[in-house]
Amino acid sequence: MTKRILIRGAALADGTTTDILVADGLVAELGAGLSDAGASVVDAAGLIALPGLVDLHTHLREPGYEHSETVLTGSRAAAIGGFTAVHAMANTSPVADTAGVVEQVQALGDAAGYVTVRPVGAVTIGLGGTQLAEIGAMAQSRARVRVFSDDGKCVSDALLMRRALEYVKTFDGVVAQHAQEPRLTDGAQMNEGALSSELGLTGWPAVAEEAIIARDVLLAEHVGARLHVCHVSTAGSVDVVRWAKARGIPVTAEVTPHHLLLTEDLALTWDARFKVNPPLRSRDDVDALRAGLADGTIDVIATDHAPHPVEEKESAWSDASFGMVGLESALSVVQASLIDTGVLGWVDIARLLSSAPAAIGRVAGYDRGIAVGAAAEFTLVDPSASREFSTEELRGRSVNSPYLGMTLPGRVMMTVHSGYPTVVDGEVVATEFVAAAAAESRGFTRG
Ligand SMILES: NC(=O)N[C@@H](CC(=O)O)C(=O)O
Repeated sequence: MTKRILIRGAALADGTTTDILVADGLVAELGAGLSDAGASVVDAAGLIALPGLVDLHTHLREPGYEHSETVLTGSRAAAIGGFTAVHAMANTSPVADTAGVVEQVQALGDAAGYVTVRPVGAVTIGLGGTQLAEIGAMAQSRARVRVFSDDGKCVSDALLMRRALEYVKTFDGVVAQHAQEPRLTDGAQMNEGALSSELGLTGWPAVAEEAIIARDVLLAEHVGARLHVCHVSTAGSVDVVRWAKARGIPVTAEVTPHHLLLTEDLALTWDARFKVNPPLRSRDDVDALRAGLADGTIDVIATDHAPHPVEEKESAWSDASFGMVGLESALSVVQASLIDTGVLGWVDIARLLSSAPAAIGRVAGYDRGIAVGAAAEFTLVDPSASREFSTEELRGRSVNSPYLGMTLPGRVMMTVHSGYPTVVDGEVVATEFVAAAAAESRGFTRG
C-alpha cells in the first residue's frame, strides 16, 4: 500500500485543472506539473475530483440484520459510490440506543476501513417513542455521537421531541426527525392521490409529513436547538422549511436522490423496489424539491440507503418492506436529476454531498474541500460515462435498487479515504488491503 499518490490532471468542481499529491493521509500539494518520484501516478484526465462524499443517512443494518447488510458490505457500497464518511442509522437490533452499541458500530467501521462510520444514536429507547434513550452517554462515549434519530419511526410525542431538542442542545447535537404523523399514515402504502385510489392502495398524505415538520420547526425555535429534517419529499415540506429558515430557525433539511428523480407512477408496475418511506411523490413535488435545492432551502442530499433481502421485496406490494439501496447509485442519480438538467453545478454538488452534511453531523476535516493540508478525502468521477445500471454495480449485500435496467450517467473511478485508495479503476480495493491501510493510517494519525 502506497503512502504517496499523484493524481494528474483532474478537474476540481469549479472547473480548474490540477494535479493532486497525496502524502501521509493529507493533500500535500495542488497545482499543475507536480512531480514525486516515489508516488503512484493516476491519470485523471477527463475526471472531476470531488471532496469525499458524506452521507447523513445510511442504514448499515449491523448489529442484527446482517442478512441485509453489514458495516463492511455497506462500507464497500459507500466507497464505490464515492463516499468517505457515512452516518449509520440506529434502527438495528439491538437498537443503537446505548453507548455500547454505538461504540460497537464505530469499531466495526474502523476495522472495515473503507469510510468513516459515524453512528447515529436513537432518540428513544428501542425506538419505542415513549422514553428518551441514553443520549448524553452516547454523546460522551468514544463514538462521540452528535446526530440522534429514531429514523424509520417518527418521534411523534411533542413533549419527548422537546426534551430531546433540549438535551442535544447541551453538546451541540442535532435531532434528525423522520417526519411521519403515525395516525395519518396508518397502513399507508403509497402517495395519497388519484393513483392510490385507482390502485386501491392506502394513501400517504403529504400533510402527514408537513404537519410534523411544522410542529418541529416551532419546537426548535422555542428550544433554540438544531433540528434536521430527514428525507423531505413534498412541495409543502419545502415551503415549511423555507418559512422556518426565513424566521431564523436553526433547521436543516435533506432530500434523497430517489425523490429527485422517481415519481409515484412507478407503483403501476407493482414492483416493490419502488416502495419506500416516505413514498415516491408527484412530478410537481420532484420539481419543488429540485427548486428547494437550487434556492438553498434544502441543505443536503442523503441516500437513505435501506437494504432489504430479496424475500422482503419480491412479495406483494402491501407486504413488502419499505426502502431502496442508494449508496452505489447516488452520484449518478444526482448527475441525472440536477447536473444534466442544468439545475445545479458540481460546486453545488460538492456542498450538498460533502461539506454541508459533514457540518451538520460535526464530522471534522470536510470544511475546506480538496485543499493543501486537509485530510485526503476525495473521489474521482467520470461524468461522460454512461451505463445500464445492473446488480453488477452493487457492492452491498442487498440488490433492492430501483434503478436496475435504467441507463444512468457518470461513474466513480477512484475514491481516496484518509490518504489511501478504497476504489481504483472503478473497482473496490480488496478488504484486506483497505483494512491494513486503515490500521496504518490510524497509527500514523495517532502517532
Ligand atoms: N426509508 C425506508 O424506506 N426504509 C428505512 C426506514 C424507514 O422506514 O424509513 C429502512 O430502515 O428500511
